[in-house]
This record gives sequence, C-alpha cells and structure tokens, in this order.
Amino acid sequence: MLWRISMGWPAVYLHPRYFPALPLSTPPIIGPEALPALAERLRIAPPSRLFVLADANTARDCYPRLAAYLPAHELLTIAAGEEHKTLATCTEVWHWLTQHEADRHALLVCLGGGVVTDLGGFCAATYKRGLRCIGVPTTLLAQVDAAVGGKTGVDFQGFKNHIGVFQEPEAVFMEPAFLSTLPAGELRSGYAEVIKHALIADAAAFADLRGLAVAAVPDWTPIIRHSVAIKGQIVAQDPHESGPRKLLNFGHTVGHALESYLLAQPGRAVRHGEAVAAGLVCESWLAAQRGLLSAAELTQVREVVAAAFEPLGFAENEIGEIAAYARHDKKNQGDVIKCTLLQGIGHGIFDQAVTVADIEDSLRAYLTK
Ligand SMILES: NC(=O)c1ccc[n+]([C@@H]2O[C@H](COP(=O)([O-])OP(=O)(O)OC[C@H]3O[C@@H](n4cnc5c(N)ncnc54)[C@H](O)[C@@H]3O)[C@@H](O)[C@H]2O)c1
Ligand SMILES: O=C(O)C(=O)C[C@@H](O)[C@H](O)[C@H](O)COP(=O)(O)O
Ligand SMILES: [Zn+2]
Repeated sequence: MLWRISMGWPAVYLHPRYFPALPLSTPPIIGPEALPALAERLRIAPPSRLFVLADANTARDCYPRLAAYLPAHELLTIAAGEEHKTLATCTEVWHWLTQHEADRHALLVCLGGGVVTDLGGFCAATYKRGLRCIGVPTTLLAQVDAAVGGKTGVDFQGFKNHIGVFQEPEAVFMEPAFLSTLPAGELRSGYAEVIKHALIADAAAFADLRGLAVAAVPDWTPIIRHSVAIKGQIVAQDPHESGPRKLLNFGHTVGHALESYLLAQPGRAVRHGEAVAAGLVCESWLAAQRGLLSAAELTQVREVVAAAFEPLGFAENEIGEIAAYARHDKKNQGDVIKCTLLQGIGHGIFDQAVTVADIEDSLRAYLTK
C-alpha cells in the first residue's frame, strides 16, 4: 500500500519500505521475562551508547538487578522525589549526556517511578530532538500508569507536568519483583490509579477491588496487566488527548490541585496517588450532584478509597487557594474548567464543564463526609 500525503504540498507517495508505519507503542512486557527481553532487545538493536537514569532509591534497590542484564553503560543518579521533577534536574541529565557525547543513536533507560520515567522521557525526547528511550518502571504507580502512554514532562512554577511532550518510549519492561522493596505508602499511591482505571472503564474490575487489602495482595501482576490493558486501549484511540484520553485524567482536576497546593507548603507534600485518591472522591461527588452517579455508587467509591487511604489533611480555609489551581488544568478550554466525571461506575465521561465554586463545594463535601 502507498500512502498519499498532500496537506497542501505537492502530493508525494510514501512507500512503506522507506516509511514503515511507526508503531504508536509496543505493548509493555510484564513479568519475570521483562529484563531478559530488555537484554535481548539491546543485543538485537544495540545503541551507540547506553545510559541509565535512576533516582537515589532505585539506584540502591533496583539497579543491581537491572545491571546484570546490561552491557557497558553509564549511570546517573538523581535525587528522589516530586520536588526534583524540575527543569533543573533535566539540566543535570542533559549536561551528563553532553559530557558523555551521547548521539541520537544512544539509548536512555529510565529506571524508577513516575518521576524518573516522566523526567527521563522528557530529557530523552528533547536532547538533540530525541534519543532512544526505554522505560523500566519500578513503582506500582509507574507500572500501572506512568510508564504507559507517552506523557512525559516536569513540574514548573508549582504546576504539575506543566512542561512536557507526548513521546512514547520505544519499549517498556516491567518486572513486578521490583515492588518487593517499595514502601507500603508508595504501593498505596499506585493503587489510586488502579481504582481510577476501574472506575472509568470496568465496573467488574471495580467490584473486585471492593474488600481488597492493598498490603495483602500476594502478586500485583494480574492487576498491573489489567490496568495497562485499560490504559493502553484508551491511549491507542487518542494518543495526544484530544478526546477519550481525558478519561485517564479522572480524579486529577481536583487531585492535581491538592497535590500542587500541598507540595508548595513546607512539610505537607503528599504522594501523587494520595492526592488522586481524594480527587476520585471529590469528582465522584460532583458526578453524584449532577445525577450521573447514584448515592449508592458514591458510597462504594468512598469505601474503596477509604479502605486504602487516610483522609487528606487540609482545612476549610484553604479550599479557595486549592481550587484555584484547577484553572491551570490541561483539559481546560479558555475560561472553562473541563473535568472528567463518571456516568455510573465503570463509565467515564469527559469535557464536563465545572466551575471553581463546584470544585470548592466538592472539597467541602470531602471534609465533612
Ligand atoms: N506520565 C503519566 O502518564 C503519569 C501517570 C501517573 C503519574 N505520573 C507522575 O508520576 C509521578 C509519581 O510516580 P511515583 O508514585 O512512581 O513516584 P516516584 O517516582 O517519586 O517514586 C516514589 C518513591 O519510591 C521510590 N522507589 C521507586 N521504586 C522503588 C523500588 N522498587 N523500591 C524502593 N523504592 C522505590 C522512589 O525513589 C521515590 O522515593 C508523579 O510525578 C506523577 O505526576 C505520570
Ligand atoms: O496518561 C494520562 O493521560 C493520564 O492522565 C494519567 C494520569 O494518571 C497522570 O497523572 C498524568 O500525568 C496526568 O497528566 P496531566 O496531563 O494532567 O498532567
Ligand atoms: Zn495520575
């Protein structure tokens, strides 16, 4: 088949031999076969140079396991934590790549949670306009969500993921055994995105989460596979979030507002998933207010979230400042805050206009219920 490309230019015909269809994404390899598969990929398609980006914790807890599968490489360890997901850290990474004379055939392996995969993916996409990149996510959150779908970026001036690009890594390798060293709070944080995926797309999966105890899950592999499948299907339909991908942002209009506000308060930072968990409750409340979710369904959402998460600490008099962050949400259009809501459990709907006052009300309801 020949592809005809015109777009106002003189028509040219692209033969697939010269322009092979670029895969939007290769499905992640999940399981004990992941790291051997990574080694095999590097053997078949060797980069000019190999670079590994880790943070202080993944360098200690995950890198030794990964390194056994890698040929010669350079390692850069950045400071751990959301407060380092910044352009200043990107500068460190770009500087390191430059010092080591990385060319565009070099490959960056991002070994870590969502901070490392978001920031590393962004650095890889922008260094010399793009070098090769592979994700090796090591948190539950990054395995079920962050390492899938190609959203990369960093926080800027207090706003979440304010600077970034859509750029899929060439492959993602998930070894669930990395989760064995993950602190319990981080495991819970990832669980928020698992709840989100069930709420927007799979009522039966949500029913399975009722009564689930996060600390007692013997093997997260089936849950990771299911979340990745839900997210992968949505991203494949809308990689750049012009429509249905907004479903994956359920809980994040309020969640990011809470996360950004608390990150800016010394000593009060919360994990991404903790803020999203509160966002799921607030946005479910908004859906219930509009008659989109029944009172019984709202109770179920509250129960599943409360089984894993303590209520988030903020006060009534902070609500105005928190809600104001929603004005910067990336789903908004002009002055209209566009939120993803639920139309029944298992069915998300996007582009629902809400006001700052609605968000304030949902935060007030969160504090009082
Ligand atoms: N791109 C996306 O689609 C997407 C999706 C969801 C979240 N995110 C982003 O992801 C970030 C949150 O990711 P996260 O929760 O993974 O946080 P994180 O990357 O900060 O990791 C959490 C903590 O766990 C440590 N850690 C990681 N793996 C470990 C392991 N195996 N053993 C021991 N410690 C380990 C890290 O060093 C860190 O201290 C946020 O910035 C969020 O905005 C992005
Ligand atoms: O992949 C997506 O699309 C998501 O929205 C997944 C979210 O869990 C994730 O937190 C994402 O980084 C939020 O994106 P943003 O565009 O609201 O910054
Ligand atoms: Zn998220």
